[in-house]
Amino acid sequence: MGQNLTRDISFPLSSKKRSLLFVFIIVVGYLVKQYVAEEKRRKAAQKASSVSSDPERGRRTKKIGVDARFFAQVRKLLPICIPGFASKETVLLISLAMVLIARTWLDIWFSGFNGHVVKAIVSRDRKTFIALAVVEFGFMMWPMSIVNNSLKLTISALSLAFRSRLTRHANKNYLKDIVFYKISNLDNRIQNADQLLTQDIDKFAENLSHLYSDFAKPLVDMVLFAYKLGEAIGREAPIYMIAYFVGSGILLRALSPPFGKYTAIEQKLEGDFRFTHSRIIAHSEEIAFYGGGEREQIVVDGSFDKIVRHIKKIYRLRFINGIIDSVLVKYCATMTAYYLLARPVFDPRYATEFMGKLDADSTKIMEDYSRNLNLSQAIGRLILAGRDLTRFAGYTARVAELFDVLEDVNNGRYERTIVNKDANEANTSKVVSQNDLGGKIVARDGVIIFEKVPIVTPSQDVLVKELSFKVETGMNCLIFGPNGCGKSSLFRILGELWPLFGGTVTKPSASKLFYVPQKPYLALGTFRDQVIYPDTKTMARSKGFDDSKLMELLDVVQLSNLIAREGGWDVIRDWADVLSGGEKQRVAMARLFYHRPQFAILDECTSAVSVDVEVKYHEWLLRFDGEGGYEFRRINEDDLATPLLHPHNKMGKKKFAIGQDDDDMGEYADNEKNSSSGSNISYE
Ligand SMILES: Nc1ncnc2c1ncn2[C@@H]1O[C@H](COP(=O)(O)OP(=O)(O)OP(=O)(O)O)[C@@H](O)[C@H]1O
Repeated sequence: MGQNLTRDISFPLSSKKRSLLFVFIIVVGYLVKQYVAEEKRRKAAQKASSVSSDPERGRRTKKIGVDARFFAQVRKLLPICIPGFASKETVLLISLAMVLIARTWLDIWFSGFNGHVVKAIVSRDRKTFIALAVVEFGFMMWPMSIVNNSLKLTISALSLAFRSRLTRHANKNYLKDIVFYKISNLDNRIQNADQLLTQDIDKFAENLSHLYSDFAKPLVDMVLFAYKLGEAIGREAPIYMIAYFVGSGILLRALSPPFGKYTAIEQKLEGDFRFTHSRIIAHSEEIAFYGGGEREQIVVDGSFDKIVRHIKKIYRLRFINGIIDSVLVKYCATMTAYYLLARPVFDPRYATEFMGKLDADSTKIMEDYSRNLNLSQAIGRLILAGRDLTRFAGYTARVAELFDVLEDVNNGRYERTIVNKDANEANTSKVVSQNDLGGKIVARDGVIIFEKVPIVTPSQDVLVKELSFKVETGMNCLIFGPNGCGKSSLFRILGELWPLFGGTVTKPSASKLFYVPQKPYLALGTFRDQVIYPDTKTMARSKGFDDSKLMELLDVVQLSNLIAREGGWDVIRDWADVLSGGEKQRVAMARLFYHRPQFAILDECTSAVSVDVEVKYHEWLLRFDGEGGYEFRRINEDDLATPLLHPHNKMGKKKFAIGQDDDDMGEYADNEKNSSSGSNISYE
């Protein structure tokens, strides 16, 4: 009988089946052809973009996939997610492993249980059926339900724990010193750091937590099922299954499009889209005045269209890829499983103690059958998890790049693409490291000295070859020159925002210099927080500034009415919206008086205040000609007569580096009083 059946499973093909097989081969051939065409299109598009006007042209497009680079990135990120053995994450991982084992144990129980239920039905044994289907199942549904939901809970908790670790680590490094400034102004490897710090880290953490269970569960299943199954259908049968899956896994990987890279591109496009919206929020008033809604819609829709086009392409590829995946992993695997299970039954040479014997227990056959299917499902899941790994590689590449750039910038290493003026030439990538920085900073109180300092922009444009001047406390100095000549750049070098490429800068420590910009920054928080920024309330108190002392500062800048108007010192508002341009600048002045620095750098900081500059308060002049030349000297009577230095001339932007002494505040107050009677004040 066995011999006859052996012949039965040699699957002789009828002509109808042969035609079906023929159609199947044609369909598979068509799908593979589609793949190849898509790949060709992708490569052609990549080639075209390398000579386009894209500022990123020429940047090395790094391959993103499950390769050595990916594993190196994961090795770097994992210690941040799991900082040590004695951590919350380890406890969660161990709990997850335990829940997964419990789940596999329940699966094994269930496959055996199912066999018993079927046997009870087939043998019309009502008593056993009730005992199983009502009593035993009624009891076991509780652990099954609890284990399933514990699995979900532990994975979510793990994802949140990873996210917290990564986010806190990134926030710390991003907001350390002025890394956040350097990342967007000096280094240009990362665009939209906000997207990376929020969305990408979240996605990476979520995928990582799932990946663990996606791999661990099938592995546990495989070990347990393969062992039990080996007993039933022969030791080599599970090995055949595993060999089949390894083979199909390798084939799948070779056929699969670069989904890792597509995921990284998708995230970048999402970041660009988000940026178009943040800009509208940040500049809503200006856009509204210009009536620029429709124009902005073109930009926003354009950015969104790019996402849609990209996602559609991914869906198309996933569809084709999914068909090949299911055929190879799911259905062919099931066929292999059927064959291996049937083999001992149909061919006595493979009969085991449980299967193949004529008197074998049918419940046992049922149990082993489900186990075999479970094994094939487990290995199938493992291969599909391997495919998800390519998507995970996309998130890993983005998060790893963020952390690399944060580390580099913290170590004083910047990388920047220098746009080639010739549109046909690729842009070059320039790396600036600490070794390129020949400049020296010397800390000394009461003086600012520039000795042969070149003013170089982050794009490596030299604005002034060598600048030398000296300003001491109390020596008010006006900096003057055409737009774009490098006045603000000088302040950026003084404030250590930009690197010092040469010469020596002697200056007090950063906390003794205070920069007052044209558009003052207003922080989230109370009105008090605005005046004492970046100090906290406790720090202000320790410096002797209680609310009445702060009120004195507001009196000086004529803002004391604001406290009553806005409802007190502790009201939290979006101050950037609530205050007028002039009020914001007055707040910035109050902030300056609160900090009492040795030097104040005033960058057209009173342009919106209803008073004007009086040059006579400045004795010194640093004047740039806009072509790399400059002069530094005392202001004379003739200068005051020139139209350029006339207080009402707004053509050349004017900035002041002034030494502040204790009387300055009183002087400001006096001048403010004067301003109401029509005369000018010392600050612009
Ligand atoms: N982050 C940056 N990266 C590259 N180049 C920059 C950067 N910031 C400024 N520059 C360039 O440096 C040059 C000098 O800019 P800077 O802001 O110092 O001008 P400025 O003299 O203060 O002009 P204005 O009077 O218009 O304010 C400009 O050509 C500008 O394009």
